Amino acid sequence: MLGAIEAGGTKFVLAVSEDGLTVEHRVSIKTTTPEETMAQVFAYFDKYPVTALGLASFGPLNVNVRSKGYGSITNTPKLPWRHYDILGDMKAHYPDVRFAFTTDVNAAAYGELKAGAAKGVQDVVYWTVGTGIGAGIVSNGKLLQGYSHPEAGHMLVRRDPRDEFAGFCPYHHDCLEGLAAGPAIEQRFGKPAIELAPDHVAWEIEGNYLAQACMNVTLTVAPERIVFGGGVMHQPQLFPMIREAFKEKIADYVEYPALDDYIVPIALKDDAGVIGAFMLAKEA
Ligand SMILES: Nc1ncnc2c1ncn2[C@@H]1O[C@H](COP(=O)(O)OP(=O)(O)OP(=O)(O)O)[C@@H](O)[C@H]1O
Ligand SMILES: [Zn+2]
Repeated sequence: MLGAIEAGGTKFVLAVSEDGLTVEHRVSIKTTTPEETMAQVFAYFDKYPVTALGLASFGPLNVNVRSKGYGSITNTPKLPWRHYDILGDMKAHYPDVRFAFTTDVNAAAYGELKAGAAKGVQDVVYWTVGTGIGAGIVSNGKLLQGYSHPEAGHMLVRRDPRDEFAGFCPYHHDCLEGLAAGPAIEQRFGKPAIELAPDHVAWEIEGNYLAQACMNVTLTVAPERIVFGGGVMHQPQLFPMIREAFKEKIADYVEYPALDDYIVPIALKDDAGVIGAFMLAKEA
């Protein structure tokens, strides 16, 4: 049996599966402190004969197997979790279980690759555009992580000429996340993104930034597909806007797949991370 933990900043999703593609059972618990939350994690997995478990966590994480702090959450603003050795604690409780460990967005990218909008391809970039922006990258069928994991949500973008918002990233102010995550839209226009009409200029500006994000990953990792999920992407009008702005910006400098197949919405919705974690566990 396979287990999955999708450790998010507000909630943990715990799930089990036989084949890795069907979620047999799942619960969602609140993220409070490692003591409280992990006690519930252990209580849950004590009930199932799990042999491999995929642990996909909010970050930043130490994913460098050659380093001393491998398996821990590092510099998170969530203070009780800072420098918490989440993988080490899991291994100590379940010494016979095999573990896969990566970021929540990497797992979602892997889920989409194995069973979602990028099924059948080898190279995908998965973007989530929600309260923050994150990217999971699969290159040649493998998660891209090196000295650390990608944090492409904080890449720098060129400012839209219509945009005077300073940006809300506490580290970089006007990086991609600072200008294009949900809170940026809300702060720029004074109301929640969901309340803005589909023809509001907000979406043109958003489309511009996300097109730049697509251009930058096209030029660096040359994926076969770019998948978008997260709350902000519930606005379907964004997709044609991103495709059009991308085409204009990249100006035929490199070849890329047909745009309607290249920049696409997530298929597995809320299951992407869990299914990705199962599949990574299966291969661990
Ligand atoms: N239908 C919608 N249209 C536009 N924006 C939306 C919509 N639904 C949610 N959002 C925005 O998406 C953001 C929340 O994103 P999401 O639902 O992915 O939650 P999250 O899990 O907190 O995000 P993250 O993955 O970054 O932690 C909020 O800023 C919200 O305003
Ligand atoms: Zn930033």
